[in-house]
Amino acid sequence: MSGIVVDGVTKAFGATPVLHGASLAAPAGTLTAVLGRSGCGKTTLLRIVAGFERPDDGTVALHGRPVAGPDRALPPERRGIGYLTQEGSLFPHLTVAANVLFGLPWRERRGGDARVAALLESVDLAPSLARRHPHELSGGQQQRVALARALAPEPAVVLLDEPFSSLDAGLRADTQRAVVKALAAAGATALLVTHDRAEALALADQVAVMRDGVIAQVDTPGTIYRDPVDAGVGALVGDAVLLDGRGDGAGVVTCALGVLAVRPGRGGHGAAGPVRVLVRPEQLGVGAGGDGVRARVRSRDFRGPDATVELDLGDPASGTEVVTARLPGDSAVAPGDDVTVSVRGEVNAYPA
Ligand SMILES: Nc1ncnc2c1ncn2[C@@H]1O[C@H](COP(=O)(O)OP(=O)(O)OP(=O)(O)O)[C@@H](O)[C@H]1O
Repeated sequence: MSGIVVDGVTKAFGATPVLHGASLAAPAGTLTAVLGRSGCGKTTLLRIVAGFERPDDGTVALHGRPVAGPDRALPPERRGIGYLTQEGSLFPHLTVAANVLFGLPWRERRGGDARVAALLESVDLAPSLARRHPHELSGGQQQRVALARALAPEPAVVLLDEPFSSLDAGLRADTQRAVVKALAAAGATALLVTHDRAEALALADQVAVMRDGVIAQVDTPGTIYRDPVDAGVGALVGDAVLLDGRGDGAGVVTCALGVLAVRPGRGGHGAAGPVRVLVRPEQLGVGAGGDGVRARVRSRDFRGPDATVELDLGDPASGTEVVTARLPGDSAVAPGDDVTVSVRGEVNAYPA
């Protein structure tokens, strides 16, 4: 059953159109990441699902119940949602316990110590933190308290707007893990808005790529990375080498990286004529000789476990194409080296 169904939603602010018929179905009890560049309309979509904004057209249903449409606008407090923002927005003058219980009816707040302890544990926080104030917590702990507060009324739907973006890398991974675990334990249907593709791929059951006010593709992280509907989605969900090429109509393309096999799937396996070829940097292998096209190493960026290497393909005298490879950090290549580049596995190609 679908937990959240957004169908053909449009929204303009004054003369500025933001959503152009966005549609999305999030299965009940799963986490869907809405991934897109800044300003593409992610937050607007989330606020429409929450009921903070009304769509100009289209509908929203939560667990089978229509909540927004041309003749319907259920107020946010009656939608059974929890909302978590980037800042968490805890009340600074209240203790953790009072913050967590804030959204509950009075009769449920009294004697709520056990409830607070259980909610804190659900987000991997020690119940002893209940007496602290927000300023006595780390940013990650504050976000977990904010999630515990959002989960307290047992919402069927939880909406998360960039909840990890203000956390440093060390806190982020632990907080992400705790949040995903708590959402799964609560059985909530969740939408996570993010512009961080690694976060979307790592945390979500499905990723919805938003572009120019529409959802361009919804798929599992593995599928959307391997089999994006077009080169733009492919470049949004991961680093991509994009090259012009020519398809033979039978699953083979020729481009600056050589003659390559095209993955069957959405990408233009059978495309004939001009195509845009998408290769992932980790598919590129660099050697001192052997099979592959000739290239010269332009630069090398060491990152510890891996290194990003820029390569000039082809003959420098007749113009080159620059591609970026991701190699193991201990690869012995240096700027100026002459190498050969080969491609592992199949690539995607899209009619140009
Ligand atoms: N209340 C509003 N009034 C006018 N314009 C708005 C309003 N809310 C959003 N916008 C505009 O709508 C567009 C989309 O904004 P939105 O916040 O939905 O994007 P986003 O994808 O969430 O971006 P970000 O990742 O930067 O938060 C932006 O151009 C923004 O300026």
